[in-house]
Amino acid sequence: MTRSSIKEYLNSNPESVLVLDGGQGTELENRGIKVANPVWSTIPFVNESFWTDPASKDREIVKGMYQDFLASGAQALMTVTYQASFKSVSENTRIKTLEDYDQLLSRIVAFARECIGDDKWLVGCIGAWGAHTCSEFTGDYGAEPAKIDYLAYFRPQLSAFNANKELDMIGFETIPNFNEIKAILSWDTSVISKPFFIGLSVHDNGELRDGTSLRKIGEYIKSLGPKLNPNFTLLGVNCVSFNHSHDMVKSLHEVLPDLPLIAYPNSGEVYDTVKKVWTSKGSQTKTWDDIVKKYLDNGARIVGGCCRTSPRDIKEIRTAVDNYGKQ
Ligand SMILES: [Zn+2]
Repeated sequence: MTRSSIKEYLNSNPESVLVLDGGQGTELENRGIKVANPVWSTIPFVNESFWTDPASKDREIVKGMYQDFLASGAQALMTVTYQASFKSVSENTRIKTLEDYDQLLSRIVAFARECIGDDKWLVGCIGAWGAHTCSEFTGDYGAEPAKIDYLAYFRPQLSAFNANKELDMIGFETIPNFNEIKAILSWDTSVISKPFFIGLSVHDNGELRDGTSLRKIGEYIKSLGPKLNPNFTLLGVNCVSFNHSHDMVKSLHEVLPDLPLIAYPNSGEVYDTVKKVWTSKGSQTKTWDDIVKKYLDNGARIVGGCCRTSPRDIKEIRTAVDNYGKQ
């Protein structure tokens, strides 16, 4: 079976909810890949042995991760390209030219497609500008965030993803700064030519990491009216606190009741940025069953997990979506 366009699917099946995979970076780390480096989870693909060594252990690990997410019921899966901007890759790896960079991305996408098969949706994942300065959880983009050239930063990755037929959607993830949101939403179909979503990085208090209210972001989107890129398909939150995420979805739904939403929080653990470890402090006080129900009551159309969520979490999400979603 060949898949339909994800946007058309969402439009023509207004009651259905899709299950996304879990946090690829932390899941690969759990399975033994050392991701502590500037390109994070993209590192295994940068090593030529991934592509040339038939016995590559990393290949088996990535394949195993996708298989387990699929077995848990994921229908849409993401490429492992969160920290794979041209800037991050060219400054920190042996890959220096645009040509080699394009080859890296097309190899990663082709490999993911091979792992998941033709009937699942594949999302090309793009981390926030702040991912390369480790500020996606603070939103601190320096003194003049409006002057940052976001397009120059994103363009190489976007162009490669736009041109790749294996990708069904582009996901901007963990976006913490309002200026960055405005920039992304100012780009027309010549810059983003595929369906895309924006996952916001939101503080536990319900504000974007830079302090902007979700209401203000919603009002801004409404004010764009017909100027909005028609490929803008979903807005939502990712890598936010598990326990607070349903309130964020609710706030977005209140201001944008007709926009499909996406939600994939982290596991509820907290990242200690000093010790660089995840701690169980503040873990889940609710279950996936509780929060998925709340997401669905508030306009969520794609639900999954972000950092530290595993195939087990995706299975629980799948069960909850099957219970509460209308088929
Ligand atoms: Zn995450």
